[in-house]
Amino acid sequence: MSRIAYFGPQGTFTEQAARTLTADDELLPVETIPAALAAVRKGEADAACVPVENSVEGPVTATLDGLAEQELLVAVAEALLPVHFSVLARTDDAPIRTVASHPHALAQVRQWLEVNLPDARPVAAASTAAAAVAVQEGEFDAAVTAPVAAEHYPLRVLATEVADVRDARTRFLLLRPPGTLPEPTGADRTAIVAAAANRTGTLAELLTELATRGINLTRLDARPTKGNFGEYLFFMDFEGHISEPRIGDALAALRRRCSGLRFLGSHPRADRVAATIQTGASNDDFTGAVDWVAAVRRGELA
Ligand SMILES: O=C(O)C(=O)C[C@]1(C(=O)O)C=C[C@@H](O)C=C1
Repeated sequence: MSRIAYFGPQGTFTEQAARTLTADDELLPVETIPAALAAVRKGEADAACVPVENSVEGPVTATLDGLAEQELLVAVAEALLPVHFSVLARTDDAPIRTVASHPHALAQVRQWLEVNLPDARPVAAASTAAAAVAVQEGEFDAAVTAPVAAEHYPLRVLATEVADVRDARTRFLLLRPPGTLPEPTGADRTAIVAAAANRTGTLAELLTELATRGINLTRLDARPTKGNFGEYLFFMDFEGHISEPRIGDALAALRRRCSGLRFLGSHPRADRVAATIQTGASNDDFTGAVDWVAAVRRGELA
């Protein structure tokens, strides 16, 4: 049985994601994303489950920053959860003057709050479930939470199915120390973070290495290096698996061009969308071309 640290406490969306990604594993709630990653790095957990990307509010920067620094962690699986919220309050009839939640959650219900709780001040909490705990303890009046939080905390449900954007989704990663990679499935995602020289055209050059090999980018985020002002790390997700010749070829090219390159994992996509392969960019095309060069070198082909 593995121990999986997840961004808790109990009742977060991340707990729901961890349950879909693990079987009989022991789930360990921790208060922050850095703490979940640290638990794996310190050997207190075998894997960590954390959010990485939301379809409305974009990247979860604590996860990106945590993956770029310290010991390498590699994503081995992902989950994609639909995100709509419940609004919970204490059972007394106190007026709702403050409403707490994770900043990503507040951003996804801004319009709903303006219409339904116009006098309530939004307050950032460590997570949606941490907001529920704070309401229970009397610190805030209401919390915007995952629906499952209502089962964990004895609070009054003011509203359900709350979301400014229908069909919003959050993607979560299961991260482990480097080891055996998941097998390729034909519907995989590879993630890297690249450091490149601060000069004209650098990012365009990196993207061109992917584009010329027909590799479809699924996410691009920039985060400051936190060193020199104006210098960035580029997080790229793209279709495919490192075991495929076309992906290996692209990664080798990026490795040559970047001053630093971290491989952050190749794993099956939660939505099972197969990679788009352009003419001339299939794995057979890549291996066939390498074989042809080898034959020419041996003097077997003109
Ligand atoms: O606070 C939680 O419940 C989380 O799992 C975090 C998180 C996020 O980081 O985006 C996950 C999904 C929702 O979009 C809101 C919050």
